[in-house]
Amino acid sequence: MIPAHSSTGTVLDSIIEGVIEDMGARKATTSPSRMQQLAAEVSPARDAHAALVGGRDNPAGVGIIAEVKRASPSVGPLSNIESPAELAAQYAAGGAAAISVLTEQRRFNGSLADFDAVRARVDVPLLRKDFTVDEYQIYEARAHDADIVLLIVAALDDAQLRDYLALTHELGMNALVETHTVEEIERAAAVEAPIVGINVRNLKTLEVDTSHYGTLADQLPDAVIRVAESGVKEAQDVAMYAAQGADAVLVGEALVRHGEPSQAITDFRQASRP
Ligand SMILES: O=C(O)c1ccccc1NCC(=O)[C@H](O)[C@H](O)COP(=O)(O)O
Repeated sequence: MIPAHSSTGTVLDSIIEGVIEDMGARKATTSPSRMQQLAAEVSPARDAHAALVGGRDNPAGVGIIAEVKRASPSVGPLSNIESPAELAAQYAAGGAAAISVLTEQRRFNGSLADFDAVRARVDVPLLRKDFTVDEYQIYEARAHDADIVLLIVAALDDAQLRDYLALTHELGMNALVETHTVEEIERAAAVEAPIVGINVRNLKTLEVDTSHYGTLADQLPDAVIRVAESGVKEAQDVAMYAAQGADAVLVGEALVRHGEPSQAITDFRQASRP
């Protein structure tokens, strides 16, 4: 793995540089037009919006988006996940509303092969978790039968955000539009993103502050599905995000390090009940 901090720019900048380089190699193997054809051949996406909506009032607790995360720039290797499919099956058994699979290779040690293995095993909505900076990745996600893509507002200009969200919807998928600041929430609102996350991890500094969700949540438009992302260590953290109005909570490290991820998800949901 490449060290977290590049000599120039932010961590996010350096991750994106690698993403663009790796995507160039994939485009050389599967052209953009071929990828569009492949995306059109896949059966319709699962309804992630329905799976996540109303989590804040759900008597069974908030939706958990459980992440298959092998490594991270902030921590390095997290868990020797021998079978992403088996881990995902445990997530689904615990009642995960959706599953996120990291496909970025250089910093997260993820892959589309991990994604495919999970897809073959579970039928819950799947998030292809990567750093989307090109429409090719959106077609590619659909071609691999993804239901959700990640659009990080900080990584996109306004035109890209609008166009990539529209393309995601055209392909029948949903987007998790990720924000970290008031300005980014305003940009997500301007394109009428239906699912908006607040990541409490600052992707430019890697600082994690779980109080950040509560600080910004009031700025989210009423109608959106609200996702609190990152920083969960225990059930109390999920309960806190739920009390602050989150419909869903995205959890990575705490689940991949947990000996019984299925039970952990059950406990997280129970702790968050209204
Ligand atoms: O996790 C990181 O270190 C990281 C660094 C730079 C960009 C993105 C990063 N992670 C993506 C995520 O935000 C998390 O995988 C996700 O929200 C789950 O977070 P956690 O539960 O804290 O593992």
